[in-house]
Amino acid sequence: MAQAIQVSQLSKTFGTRKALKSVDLSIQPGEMVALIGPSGSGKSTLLRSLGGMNVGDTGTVTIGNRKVQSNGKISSEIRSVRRGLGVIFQQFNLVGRLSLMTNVLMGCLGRIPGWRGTLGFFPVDEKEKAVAALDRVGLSEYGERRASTLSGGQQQRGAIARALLQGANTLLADEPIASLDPVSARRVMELLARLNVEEGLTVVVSLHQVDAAVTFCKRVIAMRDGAMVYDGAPAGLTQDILRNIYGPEYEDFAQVGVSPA
Ligand SMILES: Nc1ncnc2c1ncn2[C@@H]1O[C@H](COP(=O)(O)OP(=O)(O)OP(=O)(O)O)[C@@H](O)[C@H]1O
Repeated sequence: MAQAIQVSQLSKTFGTRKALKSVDLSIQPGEMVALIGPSGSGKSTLLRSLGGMNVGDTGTVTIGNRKVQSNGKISSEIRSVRRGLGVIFQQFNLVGRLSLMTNVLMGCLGRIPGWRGTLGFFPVDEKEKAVAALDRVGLSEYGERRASTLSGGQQQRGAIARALLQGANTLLADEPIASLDPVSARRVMELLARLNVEEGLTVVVSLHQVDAAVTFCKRVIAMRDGAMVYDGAPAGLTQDILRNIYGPEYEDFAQVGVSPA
């Protein structure tokens, strides 16, 4: 079977700063992988590179059996790759002035003529799927609400519902819980974990919270200075390894409070 995600020798330099140094990475379909590491270690650059939102200087990224980028060029297959990719950011995931339902329905824009979506004419079967997706993320009651009136956690779950409607089989989540209170953060992580287990979605999530990575992901990859310095089970993240990743004051970085209740 093709790997869900394959990264070979990916490097990226911003000015004089090496954000990624010859990163090699394979992720199998159905894995849930956390990317951890201190600020500036390259987590976002790597995650964005997976979706082709960042172009490396050298190296390749492949998703399924399609190229995302190769040696500094985005592939011509990127549009079809993106149809299978749901991307969740820390903020700004939804269009605030539109209803949550319309935001979720935007997930089907790749399947229907653009003018229909632009004018709000979504097919009935897509509306039914959107209702089901909102139910799946626990937001059935909120479909008519303007997105801007929802809490941060609800907006994140709305963005996940949009990815479900899109039919994404891979979710890339860049610090999705960084702006959330502990309870909302836990809900979002539980949802990602549930979709991973129950629907087989491949999930790659960058996190500042080590304990969220350890609690919800079976595989943790740690970055430091643009290189992968740990790749394995959470149980292998000893205090020494964490100190090596985050430096002597790592306890200050390892925020707590998103473990299951
Ligand atoms: N667009 C950019 N222009 C210039 N430098 C950048 C850019 N994006 C990232 N960098 C630099 O590349 C390095 C890696 O940044 P990146 O955002 O990937 O780290 P990160 O681990 O995600 O950090 P954080 O946890 O703070 O988001 C940093 O030194 C950062 O300043």
